[in-house]
Amino acid sequence: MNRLQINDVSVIYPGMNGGEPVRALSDINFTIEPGEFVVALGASGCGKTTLLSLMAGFIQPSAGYLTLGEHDNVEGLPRVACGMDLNDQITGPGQDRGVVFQKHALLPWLNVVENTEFGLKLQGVSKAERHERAAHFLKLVGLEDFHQHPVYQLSGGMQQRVGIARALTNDPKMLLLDEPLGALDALTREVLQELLLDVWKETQKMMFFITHSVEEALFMASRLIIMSPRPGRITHEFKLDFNEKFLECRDARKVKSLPEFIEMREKVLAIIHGDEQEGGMH
Ligand SMILES: Nc1ncnc2c1ncn2[C@@H]1O[C@H](COP(=O)(O)OP(=O)(O)OP(=O)(O)O)[C@@H](O)[C@H]1O
Repeated sequence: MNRLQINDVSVIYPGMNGGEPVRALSDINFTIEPGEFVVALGASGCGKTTLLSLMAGFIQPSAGYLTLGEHDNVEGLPRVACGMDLNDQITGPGQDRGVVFQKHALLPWLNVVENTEFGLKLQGVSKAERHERAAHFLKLVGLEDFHQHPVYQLSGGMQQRVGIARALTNDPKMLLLDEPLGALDALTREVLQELLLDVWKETQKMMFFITHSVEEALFMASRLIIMSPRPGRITHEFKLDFNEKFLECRDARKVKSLPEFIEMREKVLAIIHGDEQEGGMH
């Protein structure tokens, strides 16, 4: 089973306009286990997007390294001794990681199915296979009746469903989601939270999901990490099962009003507000 491992990773951005360099992440050690839904929460500027960009391979760490593969990185042993292939190391973007952003970046002149299969077309996948894979994932996100719709005619929530289907068509090992629901109205956001949990359950993908909403984080996560700024680091981790509770009872309001949910929400809010008062907010 695949896992993502982050080993002693730091990121320092060069200072802008002659300013001081920014230590965006400091000494991060972290593993995403097979099938985990990890949610990152934290004050603005604590390095959430930087962490996601490393996993996506959009940027490279200033120190340390990341791997995505089937073997454990045993501390102190060279990677080959752990059975790791050099190919396990993340050195750039790859088809084994699907990314979904807040802004869906769909191509407005293409319809739903063309957008969904666009990446496969670039890879030279045959038309029949492209259609089959796109149709499978469009059904999974509830868009089976919208294949031929121009994407610019769709609501924000439906466009984001296309973005999720598109990210899944390569059958990636993991999905990286940077505030994917942040621009949606409250009702649509709740519908898509449930949809994403269904996609997770159905596909068993590893998920890394960034949000600013404490309630969303608690509802979605099987593991919640809370990050603090200056320098960006992981300060708290919680194993949660509210997502499993929802998948059992299908009643999100019930889960979100459980006493243990409310208690956890207050605890997490206190941690984050503590960071903000220390000057973590930008
Ligand atoms: N390309 C860059 N060049 C210089 N500094 C950067 C760059 N990208 C991010 N930073 C800085 O690195 C720190 C971490 O930024 P990052 O965007 O990862 O945080 P974040 O937690 O995702 O923030 P937000 O919640 O506001 O999106 C911030 O201080 C930010 O200003």
